[in-house]
Amino acid sequence: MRIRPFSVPLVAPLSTARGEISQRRGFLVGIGGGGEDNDASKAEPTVQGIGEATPLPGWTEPYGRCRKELEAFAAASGDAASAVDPPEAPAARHGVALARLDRDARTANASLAERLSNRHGTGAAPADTVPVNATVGDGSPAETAASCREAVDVGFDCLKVKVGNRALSGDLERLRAVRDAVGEAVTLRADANGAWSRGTAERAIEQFGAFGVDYVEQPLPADDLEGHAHLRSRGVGIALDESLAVRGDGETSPLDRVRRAIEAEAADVVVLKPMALGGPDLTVEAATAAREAGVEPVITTTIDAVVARTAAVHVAAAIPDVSACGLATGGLLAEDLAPDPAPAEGGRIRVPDGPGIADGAFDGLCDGTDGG
Ligand SMILES: O=C(O)CCC(=O)C1=CC=C[C@@H](O)[C@@H]1C(=O)O
Ligand SMILES: [Mg+2]
Repeated sequence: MRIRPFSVPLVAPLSTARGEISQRRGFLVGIGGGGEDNDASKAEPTVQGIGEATPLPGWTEPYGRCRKELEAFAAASGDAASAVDPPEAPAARHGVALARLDRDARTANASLAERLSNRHGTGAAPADTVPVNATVGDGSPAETAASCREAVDVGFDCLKVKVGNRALSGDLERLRAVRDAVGEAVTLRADANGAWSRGTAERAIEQFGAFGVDYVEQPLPADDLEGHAHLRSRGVGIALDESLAVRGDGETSPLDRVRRAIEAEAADVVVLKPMALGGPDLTVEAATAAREAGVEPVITTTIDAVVARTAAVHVAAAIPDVSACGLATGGLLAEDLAPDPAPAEGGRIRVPDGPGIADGAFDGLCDGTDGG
């Protein structure tokens, strides 16, 4: 198994209520033979698999813990990386689980989405394309409206706007400017990243309805499930994001956190981040459980590099008739690790045919041949 650290800058810092994201640092994970359908006894690994572990404070373990967990796993597992349980911390587990899924899907000549649907989802044939929303950070009313107008002009019909980073009056001005700029037909979502008190959240939801906001993501702090349940059925949907993150400190499993949110009737929508839940496999399982409970799953990246971002597209494709997902984040990066095999076009992303994540698109990035 090989680990390759990377760092990719954003074009401009993404300003959110939790602060700014200006770069993404993580690790590529490369593995060789072994696995369910691979013969690890062969001298040369028959098929490579690649994964990505890109930690994000607030959603996963910190960078240093991710590195330590990957290094410990590499020391214990060797190249086959099949006989050892994956790391527990979510981003580290995501890196290993994705590499294994990529390798096993490529060996079976199946796309990652097919593998995920058959092994972790409904078994339905995956979609060929998935709907995606544009992601717009905090800014002045004019800046926010202009970014939203530009997104609609290139084909997005669903916009997610960051809120909670200024007084509510300022966010109301921004949403009014957005609605004036894009018209009534475009779906509008807001993401407060847990910034509001219950009082502020109630006032926000009362007024967001006038702008036709479809749902507000994480209006309250992560642990306030009761408060989120209390905000529902007021004309604007409630989505949970940070409340579902495991954060890798030995808490409950990702599926348990999703189930707990559903049992608390705290969400109309669950925002599922494969990096935060510990892997594409666990995310499809969580999405399937949410659907069975009548809660809509939305898949988003954690502003990842191209390997994890493309894998997240396969996760969304494995969820039948999925709502618009937060996967069009490649454009937020100033640099990436490889050309994008799944660019956003017209508000949708075409799912790579595979096999695996994107067939040989990432070969050489972390297989030890070019020092990658
Ligand atoms: O959901 C999207 O449109 C893209 C992903 C996204 O918005 C986020 C990814 C990671 C951290 C946050 O800044 C943000 C979120 O809170 O959902
Ligand atoms: Mg969010």
